[in-house]
Amino acid sequence: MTAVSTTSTDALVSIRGLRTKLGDKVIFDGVELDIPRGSVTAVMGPSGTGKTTLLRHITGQLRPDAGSIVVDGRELATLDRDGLFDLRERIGYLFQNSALLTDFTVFENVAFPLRQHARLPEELIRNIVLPKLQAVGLRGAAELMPAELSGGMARRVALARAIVRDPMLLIYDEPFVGLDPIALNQVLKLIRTLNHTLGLTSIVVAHELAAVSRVADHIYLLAAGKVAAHGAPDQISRGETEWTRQFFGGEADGPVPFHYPARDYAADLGFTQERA
Ligand SMILES: Nc1ncnc2c1ncn2[C@@H]1O[C@H](COP(=O)(O)OP(=O)(O)OP(=O)(O)O)[C@@H](O)[C@H]1O
Repeated sequence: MTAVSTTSTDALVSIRGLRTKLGDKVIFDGVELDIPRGSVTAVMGPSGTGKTTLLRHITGQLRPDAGSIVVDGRELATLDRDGLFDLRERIGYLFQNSALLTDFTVFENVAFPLRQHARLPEELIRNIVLPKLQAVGLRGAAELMPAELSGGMARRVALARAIVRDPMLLIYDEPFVGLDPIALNQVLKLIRTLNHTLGLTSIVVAHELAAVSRVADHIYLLAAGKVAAHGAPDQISRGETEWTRQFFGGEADGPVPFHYPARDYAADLGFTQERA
């Protein structure tokens, strides 16, 4: 019997030696990261550290300068346009603004991705959409318009839409922003339940450690172009490095300086002659 490597099958996304420069700025300088299948993995980090850029790499929208990005066993650099299109079709997204179509009912918003790609019989669309609405607790709201929904309900409709085509990977970009505690609890519960019951793999980009700790199996903290820390929420929030202490302790100063780089203060105030 041939030995089978488990590395590629355990990780849905595997990133090695990722290097990316945007303009003059080095965003990634050797990032190594694995998103295990079936897990909820959170990506955190100071603003501007490259979380959105990382998502753009994983979805094949941005090619790195160096390094390897393997998604579901395929090296993205080897995929042509059709291959990348197929990959994106298997990824669901949930954005913080929910981005519902205001002139469509809840049902039609969730059905939208199905109608975009094929002419399916109405009965089939109903049989796909209603269970998704049921899963997020909003089957009874199918005929409401987005303007009639609370922020939390809108987020749940967006979630039903994100899973309507049974994605292999679900990406949540800032899913907790602007939710009241009840809606937040509902969304947190849903992320975990859906991940488990639908056999999904989820990536959550968020800043709220308390919320993230309740849904994530693992956290990656990105900082200064690298993975500054990685581990289970309780492990990482103990803050054993300078980065984790500043980020999770909410300290104003640390590796991320409070002051944006500036010229000499006294010179700026006109007290001294600035040296060339
Ligand atoms: N096309 C581009 N050209 C040059 N710099 C860019 C470009 N796109 C993004 N950047 C820079 O790359 C850095 C990373 O941006 P990114 O949006 O990935 O950060 P982020 O961690 O998602 O930030 P936030 O938490 O604020 O959303 C930022 O400093 C941004 O200004």
